[in-house]
Amino acid sequence: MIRFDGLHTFYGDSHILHGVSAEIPVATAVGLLGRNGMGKTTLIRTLMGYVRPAQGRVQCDGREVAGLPPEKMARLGIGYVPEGRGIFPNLSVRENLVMAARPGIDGKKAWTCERVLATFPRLAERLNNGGNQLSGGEQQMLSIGRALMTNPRLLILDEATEGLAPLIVAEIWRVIAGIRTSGIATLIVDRDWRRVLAHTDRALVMEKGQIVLHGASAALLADPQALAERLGV
Ligand SMILES: Nc1ncnc2c1ncn2[C@@H]1O[C@H](COP(=O)(O)OP(=O)(O)OP(=O)(O)O)[C@@H](O)[C@H]1O
Repeated sequence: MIRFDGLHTFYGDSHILHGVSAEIPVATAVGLLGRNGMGKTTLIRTLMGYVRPAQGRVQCDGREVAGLPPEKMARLGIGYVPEGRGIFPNLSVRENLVMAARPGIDGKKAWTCERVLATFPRLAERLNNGGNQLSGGEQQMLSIGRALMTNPRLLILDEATEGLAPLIVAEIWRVIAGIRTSGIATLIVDRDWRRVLAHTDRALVMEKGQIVLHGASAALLADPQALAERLGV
């Protein structure tokens, strides 16, 4: 569905991505692993059009999309849950969800407000609360809910469980598993590499702006030694 090839991205003079290539096939869950500062978020920001690559290609369904702005990428069916959440603090839970609503690229509205609330019962209890009145976990759920309301074909989750209590973390992984079985492709960044591998089909490991290891998640999980070296665990 999305393929990127030879991506080089800079922040000013800092060369961050050094020729990154990979693909996310339709309905496939892909994990993106790597220590802090290795370029995972920069890769996502490059794919989403927040940063323009200096070199390289991004293709969506075979069409060149590198450099398209984030709203155009969203229209192609890519939902993004950024690190740090990105909800509207002054709008209620309901307003946050309704504002994001959009049919999918196939014209269908598989994800509705009702379905998001059934998925996250905690949000149903907070429907009229402002975004700024939610706990960190609820804000994260709302952020995922907003992305689902766009009926994406690919959902990108960057550190969706960071800083949350274990019970909430477990709840979010349960939802991620449900999203996977519903046929939405995912690109998942999370510090918990075991859970990332357990919830994905394939995984990419980044080091210093390059993909240094990739393979089937089950195979990486079965032989964690190579991974441990790359991740420093
Ligand atoms: N806006 C920016 N301007 C300049 N340098 C940046 C900017 N954002 C990130 N960097 C640098 O780019 C490198 C890659 O950062 P990035 O956030 O992509 O890494 P990451 O693998 O996602 O790590 P983390 O888990 O810490 O977010 C780091 O050295 C970081 O300091």
